[in-house]
Amino acid sequence: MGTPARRARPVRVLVDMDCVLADFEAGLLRGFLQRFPGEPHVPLEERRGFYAHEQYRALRPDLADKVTTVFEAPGFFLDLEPIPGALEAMREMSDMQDTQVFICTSPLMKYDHCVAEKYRWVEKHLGPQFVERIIMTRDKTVISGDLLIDDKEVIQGQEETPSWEHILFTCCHNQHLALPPPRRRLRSWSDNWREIIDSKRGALPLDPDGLGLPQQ
Ligand SMILES: O=c1ccn([C@@H]2O[C@H](COP(=O)(O)O)[C@@H](O)[C@H]2O)c(=O)[nH]1
Ligand SMILES: [Mg+2]
Repeated sequence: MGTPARRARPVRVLVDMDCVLADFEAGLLRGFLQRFPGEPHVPLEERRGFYAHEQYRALRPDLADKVTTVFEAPGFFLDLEPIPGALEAMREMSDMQDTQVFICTSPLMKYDHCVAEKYRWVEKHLGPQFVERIIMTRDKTVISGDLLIDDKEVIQGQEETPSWEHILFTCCHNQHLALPPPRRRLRSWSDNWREIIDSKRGALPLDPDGLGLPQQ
């Protein structure tokens, strides 16, 4: 009898919500134009930098508070449109063998509406099985995973060496950035997310309690 074959542990993928699953930027601009018609705004193709309110502040100082009232308002997070292809990708990913999918999202500090609405958004668009997969944290570095798909260009926190590789999801505010190698991008949900997940399979240590694959 030979040594029993061992199975590698699943790849764990953490998927951000705002600008990756839910179209925060389009919702913010739509809400701003509705609420403050006639005020100057930042078209999506001119967005630069993660925090929209900082760019609005640079446009005119009082606009920072105005744009903030838009994403703090009730209904803002619940009414966001899904990013094209995101829901289909999440369903396919969670059905993939040896793959664990979690939604990893940061709540606003003013969390009154945001937290419950993020849960409701996931239930509405992805169903209750994905609600079980929500991780809400202000510090993603302490969450363990192999991949974090996220539109924020720099993700920092208490853990200096997070376990995941950050895949930058392209969004209007980060599309102009040149990533230093070996950093990787996912340009949209039509891009090669399956290959990125597969690239992590060979690199995984074997599960120490791995079940022997059935002997031939
Ligand atoms: O201008 C902005 C844009 C976004 N936010 C908030 O930041 C987090 C982003 O969450 P991720 O999980 O990193 O996508 C979210 O709470 C946004 O509402 C902001 O405060 N200002
Ligand atoms: Mg995001």
